[in-house]
Amino acid sequence: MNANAQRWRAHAGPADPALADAGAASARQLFIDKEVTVTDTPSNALRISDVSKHFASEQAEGGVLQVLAGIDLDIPAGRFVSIVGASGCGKSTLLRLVLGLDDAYEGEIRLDGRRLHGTGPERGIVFQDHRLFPWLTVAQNVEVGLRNAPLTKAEKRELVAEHIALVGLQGFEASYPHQISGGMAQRVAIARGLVNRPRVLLLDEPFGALDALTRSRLQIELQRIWEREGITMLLVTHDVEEAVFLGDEVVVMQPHPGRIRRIVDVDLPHPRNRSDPRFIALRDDVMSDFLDPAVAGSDTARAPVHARIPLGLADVRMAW
Ligand SMILES: Nc1ncnc2c1ncn2[C@@H]1O[C@H](COP(=O)(O)OP(=O)(O)OP(=O)(O)O)[C@@H](O)[C@H]1O
Repeated sequence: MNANAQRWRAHAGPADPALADAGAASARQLFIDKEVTVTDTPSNALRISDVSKHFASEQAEGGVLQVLAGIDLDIPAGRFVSIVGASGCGKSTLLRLVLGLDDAYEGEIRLDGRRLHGTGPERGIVFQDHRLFPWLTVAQNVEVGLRNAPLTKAEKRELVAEHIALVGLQGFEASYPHQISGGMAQRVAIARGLVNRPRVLLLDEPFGALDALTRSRLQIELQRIWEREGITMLLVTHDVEEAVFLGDEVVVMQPHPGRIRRIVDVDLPHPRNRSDPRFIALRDDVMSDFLDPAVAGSDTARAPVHARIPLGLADVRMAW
Protein backbone atom coordinates (compact mmCIF):
# COMPACT_ATOMS: atom_id res chain seq x y z
CA MET A 1 0.00 0.00 0.00
CA ASN A 2 1.39 3.40 -0.90
CA ALA A 3 2.01 6.26 1.54
CA ASN A 4 -1.17 8.16 0.79
CA ALA A 5 -3.38 5.15 1.25
CA GLN A 6 -1.50 4.30 4.46
CA ARG A 7 -2.14 7.80 5.75
CA TRP A 8 -5.80 7.41 4.91
CA ARG A 9 -5.90 4.20 6.87
CA ALA A 10 -4.09 5.90 9.72
CA HIS A 11 -6.63 8.68 9.79
CA ALA A 12 -9.55 6.41 10.16
CA GLY A 13 -8.15 4.07 12.76
CA PRO A 14 -5.79 1.40 11.52
CA ALA A 15 -5.47 -2.14 12.75
CA ASP A 16 -1.75 -1.42 13.10
CA PRO A 17 -1.13 1.25 15.78
CA ALA A 18 2.25 2.07 14.18
CA LEU A 19 0.38 3.42 11.18
CA ALA A 20 -1.71 5.62 13.44
CA ASP A 21 1.41 7.20 14.95
CA ALA A 22 3.03 7.69 11.57
CA GLY A 23 0.00 9.31 10.05
CA ALA A 24 -1.64 10.97 13.01
CA ALA A 25 -0.45 14.55 12.51
CA SER A 26 -1.16 14.75 8.82
CA ALA A 27 -4.32 12.76 9.29
CA ARG A 28 -5.68 15.29 11.74
CA GLN A 29 -4.81 18.11 9.40
CA LEU A 30 -6.16 16.45 6.32
CA PHE A 31 -9.15 14.51 7.38
CA ILE A 32 -10.68 15.60 10.66
CA ASP A 33 -14.11 16.83 9.85
CA LYS A 34 -14.11 20.63 10.00
CA GLU A 35 -17.15 20.50 12.21
CA VAL A 36 -15.37 18.33 14.77
CA THR A 37 -13.72 20.32 17.51
CA VAL A 38 -11.04 19.01 19.85
CA THR A 39 -12.15 19.96 23.34
CA ASP A 40 -10.80 17.09 25.35
CA THR A 41 -7.80 14.78 25.59
CA PRO A 42 -8.25 11.74 23.39
CA SER A 43 -9.78 8.89 25.30
CA ASN A 44 -9.93 6.27 22.55
CA ALA A 45 -13.59 5.84 23.23
CA LEU A 46 -17.03 6.60 22.01
CA ARG A 47 -18.58 8.51 24.85
CA ILE A 48 -22.28 9.22 24.88
CA SER A 49 -23.05 11.50 27.81
CA ASP A 50 -26.51 12.30 29.12
CA VAL A 51 -28.04 12.32 25.65
CA SER A 52 -31.73 13.13 25.36
CA LYS A 53 -33.72 13.63 22.19
CA HIS A 54 -37.12 15.21 21.53
CA PHE A 55 -39.15 15.31 18.34
CA ALA A 56 -41.97 17.64 17.51
CA SER A 57 -45.07 15.45 17.32
CA GLU A 58 -48.71 16.40 16.96
CA GLN A 59 -49.72 13.15 18.64
CA ALA A 60 -47.62 13.76 21.74
CA GLU A 61 -48.82 15.68 24.76
CA GLY A 62 -47.63 19.27 24.42
CA GLY A 63 -46.58 18.61 20.85
CA VAL A 64 -43.21 17.18 21.90
CA LEU A 65 -42.22 13.53 22.02
CA GLN A 66 -39.26 12.59 24.17
CA VAL A 67 -37.57 9.65 22.48
CA LEU A 68 -34.31 9.37 24.44
CA ALA A 69 -33.66 10.29 28.06
CA GLY A 70 -30.25 10.60 29.68
CA ILE A 71 -28.36 7.99 27.64
CA ASP A 72 -24.88 7.38 29.05
CA LEU A 73 -22.57 4.94 27.31
CA ASP A 74 -18.81 4.78 27.51
CA ILE A 75 -17.43 2.45 24.90
CA PRO A 76 -13.70 1.68 24.87
CA ALA A 77 -12.00 1.46 21.47
CA GLY A 78 -12.36 -1.92 19.81
CA ARG A 79 -15.34 -3.02 21.87
CA PHE A 80 -18.42 -4.64 20.36
CA VAL A 81 -21.59 -3.29 21.93
CA SER A 82 -25.05 -4.63 21.11
CA ILE A 83 -28.19 -2.64 21.81
CA VAL A 84 -31.55 -4.37 22.16
CA GLY A 85 -34.94 -2.99 23.05
CA ALA A 86 -38.56 -2.88 22.03
CA SER A 87 -39.55 -1.32 18.77
CA GLY A 88 -39.79 2.44 19.18
CA CYS A 89 -37.47 2.72 22.18
CA GLY A 90 -35.09 4.92 20.24
CA LYS A 91 -32.31 2.56 19.14
CA SER A 92 -32.15 3.86 15.56
CA THR A 93 -32.47 7.42 16.76
CA LEU A 94 -29.44 6.91 18.99
CA LEU A 95 -27.43 5.51 16.04
CA ARG A 96 -28.48 8.47 13.88
CA LEU A 97 -27.20 10.85 16.55
CA VAL A 98 -23.85 9.02 16.74
CA LEU A 99 -23.66 8.99 12.94
CA GLY A 100 -24.26 12.73 12.96
CA LEU A 101 -27.40 12.80 10.83
CA ASP A 102 -29.14 14.80 13.53
CA ASP A 103 -27.36 17.28 15.79
CA ALA A 104 -30.47 18.54 17.56
CA TYR A 105 -30.17 16.74 20.88
CA GLU A 106 -29.18 17.44 24.46
CA GLY A 107 -26.01 16.04 25.98
CA GLU A 108 -22.87 15.27 24.02
CA ILE A 109 -21.26 12.57 21.97
CA ARG A 110 -17.48 12.35 21.72
CA LEU A 111 -15.20 10.09 19.74
CA ASP A 112 -11.59 9.89 20.86
CA GLY A 113 -12.29 12.94 22.97
CA ARG A 114 -13.62 15.03 20.10
CA ARG A 115 -17.13 16.38 20.30
CA LEU A 116 -18.99 15.14 17.24
CA HIS A 117 -21.06 17.36 14.98
CA GLY A 118 -22.28 16.20 11.61
CA THR A 119 -21.14 13.10 9.81
CA GLY A 120 -17.53 12.12 9.27
CA PRO A 121 -15.45 9.33 7.77
CA GLU A 122 -14.47 8.04 11.19
CA ARG A 123 -18.02 6.66 11.51
CA GLY A 124 -19.36 4.04 9.10
CA ILE A 125 -22.92 2.76 8.89
CA VAL A 126 -24.66 -0.39 7.71
CA PHE A 127 -28.46 -0.34 7.51
CA GLN A 128 -30.98 -3.18 7.43
CA ASP A 129 -31.61 -2.61 3.73
CA HIS A 130 -28.30 -2.65 1.90
CA ARG A 131 -28.97 0.67 0.11
CA LEU A 132 -26.72 -0.23 -2.81
CA PHE A 133 -27.01 1.79 -6.00
CA PRO A 134 -28.54 -0.59 -8.57
CA TRP A 135 -26.70 1.05 -11.47
CA LEU A 136 -23.27 0.57 -9.85
CA THR A 137 -21.25 -2.64 -9.65
CA VAL A 138 -20.18 -4.24 -6.38
CA ALA A 139 -16.76 -2.54 -6.59
CA GLN A 140 -18.29 0.83 -7.48
CA ASN A 141 -20.76 0.55 -4.61
CA VAL A 142 -17.92 -0.10 -2.16
CA GLU A 143 -16.00 2.83 -3.63
CA VAL A 144 -18.93 5.11 -2.79
CA GLY A 145 -17.65 4.89 0.79
CA LEU A 146 -14.47 6.63 -0.37
CA ARG A 147 -16.15 9.39 -2.34
CA ASN A 148 -14.68 12.14 -0.17
CA ALA A 149 -11.33 10.49 0.46
CA PRO A 150 -8.38 12.42 -0.97
CA LEU A 151 -6.92 9.39 -2.67
CA THR A 152 -5.97 8.63 -6.24
CA LYS A 153 -8.08 6.31 -8.35
CA ALA A 154 -5.46 3.58 -7.94
CA GLU A 155 -5.39 3.99 -4.16
CA LYS A 156 -9.15 3.77 -4.00
CA ARG A 157 -9.09 0.65 -6.16
CA GLU A 158 -6.58 -0.90 -3.77
CA LEU A 159 -8.73 -0.20 -0.71
CA VAL A 160 -11.87 -1.39 -2.48
CA ALA A 161 -10.20 -4.66 -3.50
CA GLU A 162 -8.93 -5.17 0.03
CA HIS A 163 -12.40 -4.71 1.52
CA ILE A 164 -14.14 -6.84 -1.08
CA ALA A 165 -11.71 -9.60 -0.11
CA LEU A 166 -12.40 -8.92 3.57
CA VAL A 167 -16.08 -9.74 3.09
CA GLY A 168 -15.31 -12.72 0.82
CA LEU A 169 -16.67 -11.31 -2.44
CA GLN A 170 -13.67 -11.68 -4.74
CA GLY A 171 -14.89 -12.54 -8.21
CA PHE A 172 -18.06 -10.45 -7.85
CA GLU A 173 -16.47 -7.02 -8.28
CA ALA A 174 -18.20 -6.45 -11.63
CA SER A 175 -21.60 -7.83 -10.61
CA TYR A 176 -24.59 -5.55 -10.16
CA PRO A 177 -26.80 -5.68 -7.04
CA HIS A 178 -29.58 -7.53 -8.89
CA GLN A 179 -27.08 -10.26 -9.76
CA ILE A 180 -26.14 -11.11 -6.17
CA SER A 181 -28.06 -12.53 -3.20
CA GLY A 182 -29.40 -10.49 -0.28
CA GLY A 183 -26.63 -11.81 1.96
CA MET A 184 -23.98 -10.85 -0.59
CA ALA A 185 -25.52 -7.40 -0.94
CA GLN A 186 -25.28 -6.97 2.81
CA ARG A 187 -21.61 -7.99 2.64
CA VAL A 188 -21.12 -5.24 0.06
CA ALA A 189 -22.79 -2.80 2.46
CA ILE A 190 -20.41 -3.91 5.21
CA ALA A 191 -17.41 -3.45 2.90
CA ARG A 192 -18.68 0.04 1.99
CA GLY A 193 -19.09 0.85 5.69
CA LEU A 194 -15.55 -0.31 6.44
CA VAL A 195 -13.64 0.94 3.40
CA ASN A 196 -12.86 4.26 5.10
CA ARG A 197 -11.38 2.34 8.02
CA PRO A 198 -13.77 4.09 10.42
CA ARG A 199 -13.12 4.22 14.15
CA VAL A 200 -16.68 3.07 14.75
CA LEU A 201 -18.97 0.96 12.61
CA LEU A 202 -22.65 1.50 13.36
CA LEU A 203 -24.93 -1.38 12.40
CA ASP A 204 -28.70 -0.85 12.40
CA GLU A 205 -30.35 -4.29 12.18
CA PRO A 206 -27.86 -5.25 9.44
CA PHE A 207 -29.12 -8.82 9.12
CA GLY A 208 -32.78 -8.18 9.89
CA ALA A 209 -33.97 -8.82 6.34
CA LEU A 210 -32.02 -12.04 5.80
CA ASP A 211 -33.05 -15.68 6.18
CA ALA A 212 -31.92 -17.47 9.34
CA LEU A 213 -29.06 -19.41 7.74
CA THR A 214 -27.58 -16.41 5.93
CA ARG A 215 -28.02 -14.34 9.04
CA SER A 216 -26.14 -16.83 11.16
CA ARG A 217 -23.32 -17.04 8.58
CA LEU A 218 -23.01 -13.28 8.43
CA GLN A 219 -22.93 -13.03 12.21
CA ILE A 220 -19.88 -15.32 12.17
CA GLU A 221 -18.34 -13.27 9.34
CA LEU A 222 -18.94 -10.00 11.18
CA GLN A 223 -17.37 -11.40 14.32
CA ARG A 224 -14.31 -12.46 12.29
CA ILE A 225 -14.07 -9.02 10.64
CA TRP A 226 -14.42 -7.27 14.00
CA GLU A 227 -11.61 -9.37 15.48
CA ARG A 228 -9.38 -8.82 12.49
CA GLU A 229 -9.98 -5.10 12.11
CA GLY A 230 -10.24 -4.13 15.79
CA ILE A 231 -12.92 -1.54 15.06
CA THR A 232 -15.42 -0.41 17.66
CA MET A 233 -18.83 -1.73 16.68
CA LEU A 234 -22.25 -0.58 17.82
CA LEU A 235 -24.98 -2.98 16.75
CA VAL A 236 -28.72 -2.39 17.04
CA THR A 237 -30.69 -5.60 16.80
CA HIS A 238 -34.03 -7.10 17.76
CA ASP A 239 -32.41 -10.51 18.02
CA VAL A 240 -31.23 -11.16 21.57
CA GLU A 241 -29.26 -14.22 20.54
CA GLU A 242 -27.42 -12.17 17.90
CA ALA A 243 -26.74 -9.46 20.49
CA VAL A 244 -25.20 -11.98 22.90
CA PHE A 245 -23.36 -13.86 20.14
CA LEU A 246 -21.56 -10.72 18.99
CA GLY A 247 -21.49 -8.25 21.87
CA ASP A 248 -18.91 -7.77 24.58
CA GLU A 249 -21.82 -6.18 26.30
CA VAL A 250 -25.54 -5.97 25.65
CA VAL A 251 -27.32 -2.72 26.36
CA VAL A 252 -31.00 -3.30 27.14
CA MET A 253 -33.18 -0.26 26.47
CA GLN A 254 -36.73 0.43 27.52
CA PRO A 255 -39.19 2.84 25.91
CA HIS A 256 -41.29 5.90 26.78
CA PRO A 257 -38.86 7.59 26.79
CA GLY A 258 -36.01 5.45 25.53
CA ARG A 259 -33.43 4.86 28.23
CA ILE A 260 -30.96 2.24 29.32
CA ARG A 261 -32.43 -0.35 31.63
CA ARG A 262 -29.21 -2.25 32.19
CA ILE A 263 -25.97 -3.33 30.59
CA VAL A 264 -25.12 -7.03 30.57
CA ASP A 265 -21.45 -8.05 30.24
CA VAL A 266 -20.93 -11.04 27.97
CA ASP A 267 -17.76 -12.46 29.39
CA LEU A 268 -17.37 -15.36 26.97
CA PRO A 269 -14.54 -15.94 24.49
CA HIS A 270 -15.13 -15.38 20.78
CA PRO A 271 -16.29 -17.09 18.66
CA ARG A 272 -19.16 -18.01 20.89
CA ASN A 273 -20.78 -21.39 21.09
CA ARG A 274 -24.54 -20.98 21.03
CA SER A 275 -25.03 -24.30 22.82
CA ASP A 276 -22.67 -23.44 25.67
CA PRO A 277 -24.80 -23.39 28.85
CA ARG A 278 -23.20 -20.05 29.82
CA PHE A 279 -24.24 -18.55 26.48
CA ILE A 280 -27.77 -19.86 26.90
CA ALA A 281 -27.95 -18.53 30.47
CA LEU A 282 -26.85 -15.05 29.36
CA ARG A 283 -29.25 -15.04 26.41
CA ASP A 284 -32.10 -16.10 28.67
CA ASP A 285 -31.13 -13.49 31.24
CA VAL A 286 -31.38 -10.70 28.65
CA MET A 287 -34.58 -12.22 27.24
CA SER A 288 -36.18 -12.27 30.66
CA ASP A 289 -36.15 -8.46 30.61
CA PHE A 290 -38.65 -8.55 27.78
CA LEU A 291 -41.19 -10.26 29.99
CA ASP A 292 -41.38 -6.96 31.84
CA PRO A 293 -44.01 -4.73 30.17
CA ALA A 294 -41.78 -1.72 30.94
CA VAL A 295 -39.21 -3.12 28.49
CA ALA A 296 -41.59 -4.76 26.05
CA GLY A 297 -43.46 -1.48 25.62
CA SER A 298 -46.96 -1.02 24.34
CA ASP A 299 -46.28 0.36 20.90
CA THR A 300 -49.09 -0.74 18.62
CA ALA A 301 -46.99 -0.05 15.54
CA ARG A 302 -44.40 -2.62 16.50
CA ALA A 303 -42.24 -4.37 14.00
CA PRO A 304 -42.81 -8.15 13.90
CA VAL A 305 -39.69 -9.08 15.77
CA HIS A 306 -39.24 -12.34 17.56
CA ALA A 307 -37.23 -13.98 20.22
CA ARG A 308 -37.22 -17.21 22.10
CA ILE A 309 -38.44 -16.87 25.65
CA PRO A 310 -36.79 -18.85 28.43
CA LEU A 311 -38.44 -19.90 31.68
CA GLY A 312 -39.65 -23.23 30.35
CA LEU A 313 -41.37 -21.61 27.42
CA ALA A 314 -38.46 -22.37 25.16
CA ASP A 315 -39.20 -21.72 21.52
CA VAL A 316 -42.38 -19.87 22.25
CA ARG A 317 -42.13 -16.97 19.88
CA MET A 318 -43.27 -13.62 21.06
CA ALA A 319 -43.51 -10.39 19.15
CA TRP A 320 -42.87 -7.19 21.03
N1 LIG B 1 -38.33 12.36 12.69
C1 LIG B 1 -39.17 11.96 13.66
N2 LIG B 1 -40.19 12.75 14.06
C2 LIG B 1 -41.00 12.35 15.06
N3 LIG B 1 -40.88 11.18 15.72
C3 LIG B 1 -39.89 10.37 15.35
C4 LIG B 1 -38.98 10.70 14.31
N4 LIG B 1 -38.08 9.70 14.17
C5 LIG B 1 -38.41 8.77 15.09
N5 LIG B 1 -39.49 9.17 15.80
C6 LIG B 1 -40.13 8.44 16.89
O1 LIG B 1 -39.12 8.14 17.82
C7 LIG B 1 -39.37 6.88 18.43
C8 LIG B 1 -38.14 6.04 18.33
O2 LIG B 1 -37.93 5.65 16.98
P1 LIG B 1 -36.70 4.73 16.58
O3 LIG B 1 -36.83 4.43 15.14
O4 LIG B 1 -35.45 5.34 17.05
O5 LIG B 1 -36.99 3.43 17.46
P2 LIG B 1 -36.33 1.99 17.36
O6 LIG B 1 -36.10 1.53 18.75
O7 LIG B 1 -35.14 2.02 16.47
O8 LIG B 1 -37.49 1.18 16.68
P3 LIG B 1 -37.41 -0.09 15.70
O9 LIG B 1 -36.81 -1.17 16.53
O10 LIG B 1 -38.84 -0.36 15.33
O11 LIG B 1 -36.57 0.30 14.53
C9 LIG B 1 -40.59 6.30 17.74
O12 LIG B 1 -41.73 6.56 18.54
C10 LIG B 1 -40.68 7.10 16.47
O13 LIG B 1 -42.01 7.22 16.03
